Amino acid sequence: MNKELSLAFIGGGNMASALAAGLIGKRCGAHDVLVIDPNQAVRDRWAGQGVAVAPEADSKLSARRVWILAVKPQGLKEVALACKPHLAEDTLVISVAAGVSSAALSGWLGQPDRPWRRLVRCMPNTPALIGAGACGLMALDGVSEDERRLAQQMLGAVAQVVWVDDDAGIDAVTALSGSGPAYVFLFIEALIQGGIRHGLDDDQARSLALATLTGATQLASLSHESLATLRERVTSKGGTTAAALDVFQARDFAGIVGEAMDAARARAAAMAAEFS
Ligand SMILES: NC(=O)C1=CN([C@@H]2O[C@H](COP(=O)(O)OP(=O)(O)OC[C@H]3O[C@@H](n4cnc5c(N)ncnc54)[C@H](O)[C@@H]3O)[C@@H](O)[C@H]2O)C=CC1
Ligand SMILES: O=C(O)[C@@H]1CCC=N1
Repeated sequence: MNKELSLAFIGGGNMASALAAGLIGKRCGAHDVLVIDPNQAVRDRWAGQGVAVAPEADSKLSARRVWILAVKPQGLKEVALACKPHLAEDTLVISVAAGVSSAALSGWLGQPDRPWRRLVRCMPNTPALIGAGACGLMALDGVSEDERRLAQQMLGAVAQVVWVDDDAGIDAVTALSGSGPAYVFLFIEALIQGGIRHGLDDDQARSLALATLTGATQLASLSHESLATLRERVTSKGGTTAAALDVFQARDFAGIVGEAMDAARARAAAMAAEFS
């Protein structure tokens, strides 16, 4: 086994699958990966890819250089306590859980007088499944430069990575890009519904809506112009776009998006209090 890249996913659901899809075959082989999950169907799916599986934490964990904790936030304390006896001195623990603070997690994994400081918090998103994710990372002070590079390379295989300084930064990333794909899917669904209401069929509306989102985001990524300039280029004076944007403006579209992000961030903070 390549110990440098050997991985354990604790929790083999959506987010573990999204991350593994970019890593297996590129950064590590299937045999370098262990998945711990109590759900038999989940284990069977992973085993079918040649990945080692186990229903609960056991001694096989200690040989894995990097652990990715990918269970629901409410189950994380129990999982951390079950995994803790198998920590090796050099285990790098990466948590993808939203709303569980690094302080809580380092306390659960460490000793009363010695919290576990070799810990990275990571906030990815589901487009990582196709190698197009966005991800925030933060590291505690027990993480070496080499380990930061390792985390960057692993997550960089499936996502654009930004580093933030603290848990507040991770909560901000959660409100923007962690939850963000759902906001975008909602917007696309609304575009499709609007298209159908105006007489397009389902396939036409879906194809036009998706191509518009893809084209606009690619243009924004590749262009040197500001987003405001790109928006103005679409908006002829007295034309159709201006009529539509007036409606968005009247309903304070930016305010609604901002309020939604405030709610996501407040929920992350409330979860951190709940799961401490
Ligand atoms: N879904 C998303 O878009 C994102 C999710 N996250 C975070 O990722 C984490 C996982 O979320 P999902 O993958 O969406 O959930 P999921 O429900 O798809 O996966 C969780 C997995 O954990 C397993 N599990 C439950 N108890 C366990 C235990 N004791 N030991 C090992 N495995 C156990 C479940 O069987 C399940 O397969 C959450 O903490 C969430 O906050 C972070 C960013 C984005
Ligand atoms: O909804 C959630 O809590 C998770 C975290 C970010 C995306 N999904």
